[in-house]
Amino acid sequence: MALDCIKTNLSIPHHNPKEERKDEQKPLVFDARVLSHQSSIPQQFIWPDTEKPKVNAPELLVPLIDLGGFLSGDPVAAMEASKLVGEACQKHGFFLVVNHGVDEKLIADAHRYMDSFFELPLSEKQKAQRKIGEHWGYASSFTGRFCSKLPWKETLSFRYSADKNSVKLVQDYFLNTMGDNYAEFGKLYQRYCECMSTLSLGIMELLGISLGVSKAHFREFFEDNDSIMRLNYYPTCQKPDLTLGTGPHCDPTSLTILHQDQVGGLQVFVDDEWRSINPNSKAFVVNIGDTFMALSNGKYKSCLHRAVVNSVAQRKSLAFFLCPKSDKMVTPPTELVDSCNPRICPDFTWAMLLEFTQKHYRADMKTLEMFKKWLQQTN
Ligand SMILES: C=C1C[C@]23C[C@H]1CC[C@H]2[C@]1(C)CCC[C@@](C)(C(=O)O)[C@H]1[C@@H]3C(=O)O
Ligand SMILES: O=C(O)CCC(=O)C(=O)O
Ligand SMILES: [Fe+2]
Repeated sequence: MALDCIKTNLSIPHHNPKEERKDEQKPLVFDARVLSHQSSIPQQFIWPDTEKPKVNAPELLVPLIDLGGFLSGDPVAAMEASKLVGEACQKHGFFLVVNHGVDEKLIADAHRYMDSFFELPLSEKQKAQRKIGEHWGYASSFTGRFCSKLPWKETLSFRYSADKNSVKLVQDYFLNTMGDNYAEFGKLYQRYCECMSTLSLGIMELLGISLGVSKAHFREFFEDNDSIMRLNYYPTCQKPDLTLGTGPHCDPTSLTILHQDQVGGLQVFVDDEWRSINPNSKAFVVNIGDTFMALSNGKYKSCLHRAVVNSVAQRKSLAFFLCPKSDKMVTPPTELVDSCNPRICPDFTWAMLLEFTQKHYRADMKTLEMFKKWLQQTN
């Protein structure tokens, strides 16, 4: 299986059977302060030739979808925005939104707090250390989780729930893992996640309209979302053409709302080519993930993307991964299924797909395909 090195009892073939197993290797520590300056990098970070990045991919110019009119209730603006969203999602599964209603200062603060988190000494960040088998926490690369094709990044991930019984989940996470000094961090990211959840529900309305399903259908489905927020830090690397910050993948989640800093490094695969999405502080990059691809019965594409690193400037991004409440059945609306459009995927729950990506398969560009095989084998 593609969860490089993690033992599994599945009989789906491993992507690269020659990869060494974790227990046959020396433990590796990803210490950005040291590794950033080294002219040679440990082999675990060197990606195979077929996946090595082109650091300066040509820029892809994408139209900015203006949400201003739609968010203020203008039905004509809603139709226009939904048409653009639909076209982008049929073609490659991603688009940029501006006038999204999220306060600029909140976004700037979310970046500032992220900067100060990753600047903390390792021992402080490790208060939130992600434990094996857990989905949340601080991870310094994924040295304990995978043993090859390691990503050149540190991440802090935490859970957000829109359920009315979990109104302070993010706030409590920071207090409980990092301590009282981080109360402001918790409050800030609680607010940021709430805004991301609200924006996602608006985009779900546009997706519903564009798919010819009611405007309320997907909004209601995600109203009690149980999502993931992730802060990504990509240190500089002296060999940026050998490694990747995040390898080529489709997000297994439903919809991703990303805000990148001014450095650049996000690339999407469009028309058989990797293209750069240049930073725009006023825009969020939105992409469809595998779960929404299944919900749209394949009408909308899960977007293939990756993040490259560079030798000059460290980079950071904020990613909100919208996910359904974990036990909700992921099934497309009846309008999207008929004899010409048979089901692309059997019913599943987000809990099942999350388990698959955390325990059995390292998410990549084939996650949905491999998950379907796994579902068939386990049922
Ligand atoms: C459910 C998730 C798994 C990952 C984080 C979220 C959504 C995207 C996934 C990921 C980023 C896809 C690329 C590989 C991965 C291992 C990573 O590089 O971080 C994935 C995340 C993960 O499994 O932690
Ligand atoms: O940092 C980026 O630009 C992309 C990150 C990403 O794709 C992810 O975390 O899933
Ligand atoms: Fe992603």
